[in-house]
Amino acid sequence: MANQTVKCSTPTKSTNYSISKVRVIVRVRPFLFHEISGKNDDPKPCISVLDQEICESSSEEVAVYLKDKDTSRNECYRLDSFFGQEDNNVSQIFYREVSPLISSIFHGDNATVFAYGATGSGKTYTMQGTDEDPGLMPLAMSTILTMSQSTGSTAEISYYEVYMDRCYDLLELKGKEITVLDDKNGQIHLRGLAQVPVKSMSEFYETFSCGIQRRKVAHTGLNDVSSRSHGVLVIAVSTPCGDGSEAVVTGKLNLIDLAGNEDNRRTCNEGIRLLESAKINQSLFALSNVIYALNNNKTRVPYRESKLTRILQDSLGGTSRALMVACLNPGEYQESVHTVSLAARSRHVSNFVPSSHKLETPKVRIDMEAKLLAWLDSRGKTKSAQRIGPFNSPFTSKTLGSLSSIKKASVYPSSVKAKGSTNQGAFKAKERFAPVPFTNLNNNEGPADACLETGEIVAKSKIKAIEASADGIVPESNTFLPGNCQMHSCVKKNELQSSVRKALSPIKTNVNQKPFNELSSTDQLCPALFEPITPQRPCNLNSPNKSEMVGPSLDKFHARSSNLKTSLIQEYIGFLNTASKEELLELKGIGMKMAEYILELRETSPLKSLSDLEKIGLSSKQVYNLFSKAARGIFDRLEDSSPSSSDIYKLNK
Ligand SMILES: Nc1ncnc2c1ncn2[C@@H]1O[C@H](COP(=O)(O)OP(=O)(O)OP(=O)(O)O)[C@@H](O)[C@H]1O
Repeated sequence: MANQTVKCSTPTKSTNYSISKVRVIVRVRPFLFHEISGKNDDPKPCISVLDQEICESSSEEVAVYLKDKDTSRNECYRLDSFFGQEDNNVSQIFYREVSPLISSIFHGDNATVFAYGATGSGKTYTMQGTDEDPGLMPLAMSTILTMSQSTGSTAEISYYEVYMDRCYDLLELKGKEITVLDDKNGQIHLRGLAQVPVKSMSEFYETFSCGIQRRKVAHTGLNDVSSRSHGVLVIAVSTPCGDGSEAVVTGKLNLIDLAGNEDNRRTCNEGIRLLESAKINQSLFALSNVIYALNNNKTRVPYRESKLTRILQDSLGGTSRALMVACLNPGEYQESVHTVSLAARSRHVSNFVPSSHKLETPKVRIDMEAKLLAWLDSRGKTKSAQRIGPFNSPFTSKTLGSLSSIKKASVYPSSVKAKGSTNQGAFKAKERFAPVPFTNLNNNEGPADACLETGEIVAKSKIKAIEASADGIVPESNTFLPGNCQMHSCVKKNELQSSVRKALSPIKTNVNQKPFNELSSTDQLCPALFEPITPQRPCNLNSPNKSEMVGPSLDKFHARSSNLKTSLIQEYIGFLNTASKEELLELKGIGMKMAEYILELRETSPLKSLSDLEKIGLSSKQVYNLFSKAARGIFDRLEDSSPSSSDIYKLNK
């Protein structure tokens, strides 16, 4: 690296930091050689900035537009500034965004600059740069050294990393982690952290490059360039008060190369990498929460939610100013959306969505309970044998648009048209199932289920009912149930409603807790939801193949289970997007903190898939476990509500 003071082009316009406490800007790196080579046309970046007039509300912000070239998906977010792929955008960022922070350091204030983004998006390049294109760290150091000459200030640097929520010195090797202490004035002290005086850029480079090397080797291995820790360079400046005394004021500038956020669906992370990744995502979300709280004047700023935010407590908020640089890879749409949405969330300027994309983003609160009741009621109204219901089962619906259609088709009037709803599955199911009277089960004649014990019959019939639900098939109650069994099934229907409602929308309603004889006549008359479905074909008692004796093949079962799972995931996401905090808390696996995270996350960026929960710092495995717990809750309740064999015996007597 060069030894002389770094020089850059003259700034065009500098930023007024009084507008917001943490500015959030975007920096798009250029395409790299290997990303262009071998391609006929120059690749087009998936990120652009919209014309300024679109952001009518304020000339101080820009609309950042992201478009996926492979699909027609697009998103748009408002942020404070945008730096495109042009050469030298790092020095532009420095002069417009960082240098206004530096003068305050000489007056004893603190400031922080973060580079945030996915792995490979250019964070390290932005902060460290190269010999030819110095990054924000050397540019800041150089400016501070230059200014110190006229103010008589002295500068010291520290360099540490936060890895897996622990702090380690990178300038001096120590056996243990650095302890974080805060004094009664709210100042943070890192006990034992080395502070190295720096008088020239050569001293800076010499000291700093050792630290860089240590960080690189510590957790990534020499062949792996991805940063697994947050690297923090602190430049502390002590300036004489100028009153003739020896008193000095000290301010510090934190320059942070954050670890890359990772989408664990797309990585092969496992073991320690997965754990690291979860910790990284968690701390980035905590940081975003702090910035959000500061920018929105919240009374409580959650500094203590991660080691990094705790350390930065005296440099974020109060009189401190900060800048978040969201770094983007121009060829990665999904990754960029993830980064920009979290950055926009921190800034708390809501995402605005072009009309073409509106269906994918839930805009209104969906009444889950009403939706489920509507679905159950629709089923109840179906009378004819093996008839295909005039609605799409919510367990097969794929989009919120199609969920609206359920309301329309059942009891809730709606002007929203069903998108892509189809009864194809139901037709297929109809072909597969031949009606066989339920009474055969009790007579031990004919159907496959007759070979089973009553308890097994009920359990199996439940599975089949769910399978049939997934295909949209509605069995005719009279065909399958003896008369008095209908009454029982009516209770079962209400119990099921209760189970599903409790699992997904834990608002308690009285009707579900009433005994059967206290139910309204409408409730009592409702047909069975849970009556057994007619088996696929009559049981061949002599068949050596047991699977033939028990109905649909394992493959079909798996296929339908998979449909059911997809639908449940959609229901679950819809619920997370709309439930109140209290409702969320009643879901298995969700505690107070997570409920709050979910509420904050969905405020600016509603969940579209389970993996969006990774934005709150969960690993993909944790997300899946969370969903599984909620799903299991449903089946536990179904189990509780299944009739015992003695119930069936009594009912049939
Ligand atoms: N402005 C730029 N000009 C040229 N190359 C760039 C520029 N910005 C980034 N790059 C290159 O892009 C690649 C990825 O950048 P970098 O290593 O900074 O990413 P990162 O976000 O720090 O990744 P990680 O989180 O994995 O550490 C590097 O090869 C870097 O040299």
